[in-house]
Amino acid sequence: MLRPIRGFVGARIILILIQCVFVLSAVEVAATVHHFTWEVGYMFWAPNCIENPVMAINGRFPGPTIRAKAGDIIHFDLTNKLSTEGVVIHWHGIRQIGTPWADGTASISQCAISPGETFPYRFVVDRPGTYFYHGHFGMQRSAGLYGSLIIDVADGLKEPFHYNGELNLLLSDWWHLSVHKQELGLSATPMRWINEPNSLLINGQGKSNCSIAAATCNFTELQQCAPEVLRVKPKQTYRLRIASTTALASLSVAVANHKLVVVEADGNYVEPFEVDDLYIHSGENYSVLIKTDQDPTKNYWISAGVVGRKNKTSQALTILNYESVHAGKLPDSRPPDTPLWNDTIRMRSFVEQLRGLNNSPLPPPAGAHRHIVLLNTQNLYRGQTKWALNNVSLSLPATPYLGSIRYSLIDAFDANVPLESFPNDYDIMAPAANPNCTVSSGVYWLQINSTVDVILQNANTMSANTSEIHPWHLHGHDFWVLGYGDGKFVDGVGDKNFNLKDPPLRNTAVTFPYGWTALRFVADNPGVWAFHCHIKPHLHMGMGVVFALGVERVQGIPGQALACGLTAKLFMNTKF
Ligand SMILES: O=C1O[C@H]([C@@H](O)CO)C(O)=C1O
Repeated sequence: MLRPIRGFVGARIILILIQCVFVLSAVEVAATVHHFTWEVGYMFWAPNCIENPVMAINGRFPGPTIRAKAGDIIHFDLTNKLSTEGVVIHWHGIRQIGTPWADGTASISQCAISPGETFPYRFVVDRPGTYFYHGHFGMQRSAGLYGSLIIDVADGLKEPFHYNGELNLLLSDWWHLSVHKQELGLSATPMRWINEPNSLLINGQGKSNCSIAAATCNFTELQQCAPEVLRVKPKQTYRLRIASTTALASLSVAVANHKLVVVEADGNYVEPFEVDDLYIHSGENYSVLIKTDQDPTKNYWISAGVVGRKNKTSQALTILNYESVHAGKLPDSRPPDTPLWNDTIRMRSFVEQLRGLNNSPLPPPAGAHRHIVLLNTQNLYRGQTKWALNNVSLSLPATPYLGSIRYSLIDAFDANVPLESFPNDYDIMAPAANPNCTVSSGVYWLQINSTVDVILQNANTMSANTSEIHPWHLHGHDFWVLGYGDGKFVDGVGDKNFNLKDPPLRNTAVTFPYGWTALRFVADNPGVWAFHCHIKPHLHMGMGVVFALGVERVQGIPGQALACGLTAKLFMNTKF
């Protein structure tokens, strides 16, 4: 008779214990919520010692560095204090799983925030890594709207490598020509190109005469442009987090006398490999480890120089300062030389060394449901210079896609679906016989959870014997980089060499002149996502496409994201 009662009591005790464990673990895993109140406005600032208007966040350029742990929730209330421009901020590398409306892409995920208004960005940073944030409206990134976003591993977890300290390098390029003049010039007929940057900046600072006459470069003065000194202790391992938010420049980064061991690319761990210098293109992020094992009575140059385009800009320099040495003591050797700007073979061999770390997720091996080939060409549209994919140059609509697709407002954008390939006889090695393209806001519709292969096919520009580098960035997803090739991609040949064994996962990958790059991703994040060249003027000239998938599943779009164009009309009488 007692047995069932004992059993019942025992079960109750076990239940209470389970509940306790559950409550405890719930407390342990409860995500931290970080609240940030940000104001974006212009200020006068002299990033390269010459004063210009700069976009700042809470009066700071670059914007504040955000630091959180994987799994944390971030709340940004972003108030637009620009008197006459809209603004948005994109959290580059954060996939926005379940929150596509927080991706911060004007005309795609949300309406630009009007002057005086506040937008609530709320999202989870689900994965550790080195990221950054930046403006994604017009040319605002080039005006200085950016900062670092660093996500540490969740409590109780460890990185797969060891280091004693961290240094942060946020790289950018800087023009004296105002972004408004840049933007107007790019849309003018004929186009006025922005030309090469006046300076390269490390953490927003780029004293311009350092590399010309290094001996005159004072590293200890308090100037807005004085390079930030990076102080280290000898005989330690440091993690350098390097992110490039350049508008145009591809860069080579080196630390004199020190080897770099690459361990992370775009928030994904890679099989470590050692290099003398690191190639980094716009939109890319890396972590490298360095050992401070050199003569501790000296300082060493850290340099970033332009590659990929004919170099007309001085290197950005700063100092790796061994702590017992005066920060102002200049290194007694020259800064590392930037590799030849057009050594594509060396540049490609760098990215080909990137391999996913053991146990990284692998691409579905069975092949893709969808195979999209995107030929990128430089074109003309009514005399304006454009960039196009399969002869279509992207023009963003007045009503952001996420809202218009979610609420079936099909008149909000071009119903024509863009092409999935280009004519077989197109000669990628020469300027197009007919340079004219069309302009469209059409989208690529992807089946939710389908596997998509994209071949990025590079080609000649409108000038003979010229083909340029383009770093392509995907929003909302990472992709596997399956391979690179020269010339035209041939179906059944190029794919024979796809790396399905250990391809790196990332969100930005480069196409080399006259070559192709093959990517695979699983379209599993409902939303509308941009996929575009991260070179700011190129996106402005139409070099991007838009992917839409599973939008009917999207929940919780804040009213402010819909308060423009046709969605505003639809909700005119609705209380948000
Ligand atoms: O889009 C571009 O335009 C110029 C040049 O092709 C025409 O001036 C250039 O270098 C680009 O990258």
